[in-house]
This record gives sequence, structure tokens and C-alpha cells, in this order.
Amino acid sequence: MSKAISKVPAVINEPVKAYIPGSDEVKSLIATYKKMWKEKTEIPMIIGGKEVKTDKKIKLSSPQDHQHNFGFYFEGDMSHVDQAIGSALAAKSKWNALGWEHRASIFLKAAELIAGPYRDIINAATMIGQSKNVHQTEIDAACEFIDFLRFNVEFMTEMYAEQPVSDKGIWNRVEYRPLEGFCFAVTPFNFTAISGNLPTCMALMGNVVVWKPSDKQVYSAKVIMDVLKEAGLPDGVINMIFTDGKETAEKVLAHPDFAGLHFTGSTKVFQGMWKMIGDNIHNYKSYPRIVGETGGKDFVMVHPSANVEAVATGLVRGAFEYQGQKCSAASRAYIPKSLWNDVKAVMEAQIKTIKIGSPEDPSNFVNAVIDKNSFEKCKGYIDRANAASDANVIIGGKYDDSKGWFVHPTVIETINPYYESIVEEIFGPILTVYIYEDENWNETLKLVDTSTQYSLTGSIFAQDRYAIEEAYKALENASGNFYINDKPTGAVVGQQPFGGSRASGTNDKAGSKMNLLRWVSVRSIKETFVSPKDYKYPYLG
Ligand SMILES: NC(=O)c1ccc[n+]([C@@H]2O[C@H](COP(=O)([O-])OP(=O)(O)OC[C@H]3O[C@@H](n4cnc5c(N)ncnc54)[C@H](O)[C@@H]3O)[C@@H](O)[C@H]2O)c1
Ligand SMILES: N[C@@H](CCC=O)C(=O)O
Repeated sequence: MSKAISKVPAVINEPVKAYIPGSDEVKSLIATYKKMWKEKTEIPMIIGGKEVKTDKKIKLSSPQDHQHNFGFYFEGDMSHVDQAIGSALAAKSKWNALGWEHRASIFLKAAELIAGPYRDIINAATMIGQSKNVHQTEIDAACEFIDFLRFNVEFMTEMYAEQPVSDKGIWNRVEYRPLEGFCFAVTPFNFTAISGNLPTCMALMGNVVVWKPSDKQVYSAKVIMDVLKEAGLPDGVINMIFTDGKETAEKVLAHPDFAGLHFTGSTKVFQGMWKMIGDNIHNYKSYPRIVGETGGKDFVMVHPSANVEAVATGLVRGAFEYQGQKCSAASRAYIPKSLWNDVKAVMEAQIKTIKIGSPEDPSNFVNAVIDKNSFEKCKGYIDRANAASDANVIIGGKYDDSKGWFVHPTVIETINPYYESIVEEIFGPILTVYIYEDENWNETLKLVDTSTQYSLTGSIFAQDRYAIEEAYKALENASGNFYINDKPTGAVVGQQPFGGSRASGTNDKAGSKMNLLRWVSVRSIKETFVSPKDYKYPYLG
């Protein structure tokens, strides 16, 4: 244990590299992409620090070229889930006993490795496996993940420093113990940073973890485990398994030592897991912590005083960056009639210039959606809108799966504020707009607040300060992240703590102290320096 109260290095957000065409940084990244594209990587599970291969080799193909096989991963079964739980529990007491500075050092070193020697590798893996363009991968796999790692260390020390007051003659302290048992991280395909953050932030707080990444994010998940190993994470602290989600959840969530779920993904899956936890409540040694960040139907509300170019740009970037596959993506917009023709014209002009294709060509702004299911889902919404009497595809609407899963940026206009594409999460490059009469501003605010089950992100565009204040109040519970004159995507760790409520999650704000608090169980300690020797109150003589 340490003989000093040390301070961790001051933290600032990792600068986003510009990747200017022709620059050394873009050349280096694209060269790494091309090299990794050709390698037939074999990706084992990592249990107790050991590589685990099975006879079930699953082919990995890239969304931008579904016939291209860039490697394989080894799928496990329920025996591997048992092994992962066993390894986590075996690693627990040593990890728990290690001084916090050592835990901090491991994750700070991991941040440095990603910022330096692993930057191109983790970025290229994300581009190949998850089809992100150079900028989108840089803000996710490099910068956001680095920020999570560094800021969480800072938040941990701030938390540890929070101590109660002490009356005369006593000393009160609190300590932030890891949860008893093991934790379970289940992560989505769309953000490498999220998949890295969920298991690592629990481990940072002294917990041991079973981690099940999405089968569509296996390549960058492997790089995360490589980095953690090189950073010195002891064997068994984080165990990565590639197993069926539902079966794994059934097994893990029935275990008496299950202590906490850290989930990010769709609403339906999270609700299913919450129900399983409820059904098992009598089996556990402690009440498990449940944190889930889930789906969204994120709004852009536009006031007649808004700036047209700012609105159109916010919509184009908010809806179509990473093919709309951000939980925060702008997917419904409410635009006053007086501005609509102008906003539409600017959007059409911008969308016309968007290039679509593989991330290997950095000039492609839109890449492929993640898989066939997603492609078919988007196609369904577009085809039904084309046939609907109350909706119309007004921009885009093309799709092409001949090489990759490409869906063009699409705008649907509807006259029905409850039309399917304006209330359901699509998770693709499809924005639905509803045009309201300018005088119906207040009614439209109510519609934004009540027409979907979600409450994740949302934006108000207005120059009129009274209108901003009205929207701010009327939409108080309509989003967990609220933006004024900006797109509803792109939260930065340490700047806009991220998460939503209603059907969008437990709002425990990833990358903040609020989230880390969920992974500790506080013990209060009171020490009395001179203990009383008689039971009598002073007035009893
Ligand atoms: N709110 C947020 O912060 C946030 C961030 C990113 C993504 N998301 C949401 O995630 C979704 C997209 O990601 P996705 O497609 O990977 O989500 P998903 O729900 O399909 O999968 C998430 C994880 O759950 C696993 N899983 C799937 N079915 C399961 C089951 N029945 N039981 C247990 N685990 C199961 C998957 O294998 C994966 O690891 C969207 O709904 C998006 O809004 C939310
Ligand atoms: N934190 C990201 C979204 C993560 C969900 O997919 C953003 O703010 O855009």
C-alpha cells in the first residue's frame, strides 16, 4: 500500500487528429488498414489471461464488403461462461488488495498505448469491423476511449477524496469497496470506446469482470484486450467471451455471486436482462447493481427564429454521421413551415455532395450499415414510406447491398406525428421530419415530449432566447443530453456526461463519477479515540 496521498496526472481531452489528405497521419492509418484488411486474424476468447480457442470458428466479414473475410473468431459455449466466472472470482482477492495507484497506472498506461503505438491499430480495426470513416473512428476508438480511461482515474481519486466530517474526539472515514462477487459487462457494436469503457471502469474500481462484446465488434475488442495485457492488467480481472447473448445472460444472471450489470445496447435486450435479474433476486448474495444505457429516438426541435444553415448542418451531421448508428443520432425533426423550404434546400445541397463507400477512402463521409439485418430494416422503412399515404421519401431512399451494406442518407417527410419512422428507433441513416404550423410551437413541444418512449438526446435550434427557455422547460424530461443550437450527437467525456432516462436507460452517465459510484459499495468507519467508560448521561450524575 502507498505511503503517500498521491495526485494523478492532470487530465485534458485527447486532441482529435485532423487526418488532412496527404498527411503522414492519414498515410499511416490507411497503410495499417490495408495491411490488417489482408491479414486473416484469428481472435480467441481471453479467459484467466489465456487465449481460448474452440472448434467453432466464425468468419468475420466487413460491412463495406460482405464477401471479404478478414479473419475468424472462436465462439464459446456455456462451459466458457463458467470458466470466465471462475477466473474472475479467482482473481478477485489479489486485485482487490492491490493499491489504487497500481490500478490507476494500468489504465493510464492503456490510454498512452492507445494514444501512441496502438492508435492506428485500434482505429483500423474499427474501420474494418464496424465501418467507421477516419474521423468517426478517431473520435471513438482513439479519443473517447482514451478520455474514458484517463477521466475515470481522475474521477476515482476525486471520489476517494470525498470524506465525511468528524466531531471532536472521533475520526469518520468512508472507503469505496468493490462490489462483492463479479460484474458482467455486455457491450454494443457501435462504439469501440463504450465497449472498452464498460468493463474497464468496473475493473478500475477494484471489480473483476466477465465481458461479452457484440459479435459485430470482435476485432476492435481483441485490440482492447491486447492493450490491457500490455498495460499490465493481471490475468482474470477482465475475461472476454464470445458466446450467445441470451444464453450467457441466463447463466451469468442466475449466479449467486453476480454483483452488477453494466449494459449498453437496445432497450428490449436490457429489459429482458432486468427481468431475469428480478426472477433471480432470491439467489444473490447482494442486490446487484443494474446500469443500462439503451435506445433513443433523438429529436431536433426548430423554432422559427433559428438559423437555417445551422439547422440543416446539425441535421445532416446529426442524422448521417456513422450512418445514423449512434444512439444519439438525430432521427426526428420538427420544423416550422416558415423555414422548411429553406432548410430543405440547404440539406439537399449538402447531401448531394456526400460520398458513400468504404472507409478505406477517407473522402467517403457515409460508410456501410453494420450488417444484413440492419440493411433490411432500413430498406423496410424506406419501402414502406414510399408506399405510405401519410409519409414520403423526399431525399435519398437508395440502397445497395451488391458489395457492402450501403444505405444512402434518407429523409422522410410525414404529416403523421406518430408515423412509424418518427417514433421507432431505426438505427440507420434515416431522418424523419414533421412540418408544423409556426403558431403551433407549444403543441409541437408537447408532441416532442410525449410521442416516443425514449429520452436520450435532443436539440433545440432558436435565436429567440424566450423560445430556448420555453423548450428547455417543456422538454425537461425528454432527453438526458440537451443541446442548444447544436446537433444532438458527439458528447465528450468530462464535458457532457452521457446517458438518458425513460426507455433510454438508467441515466448513470457514462464517463462520470456518477457511473463509477455504481461499482462500489461504501463502508463507513467511525473511530473513537477515547471511549466512554460509563453508560450514564452527564445529567444522570
Ligand atoms: N444509450 C447509450 O449510451 C447507447 C450507446 C450505444 C448504443 N446504444 C444502443 O444500442 C443499440 C445498438 O447496439 P447493438 O445492436 O449492439 O445492441 P443489442 O442490444 O443488439 O446488443 C447489445 C449487446 O447485447 C447482446 N445481446 C443481444 N441479445 C441479447 C439477449 N437476448 N440477452 C443478452 N444479451 C444480448 C449483444 O450480443 C451485444 O453484446 C441501439 O439500440 C442503441 O441505441 C445505446
Ligand atoms: N456518446 C455518443 C453516442 C453513443 C451512442 O451510441 C454521442 O454523444 O454521440
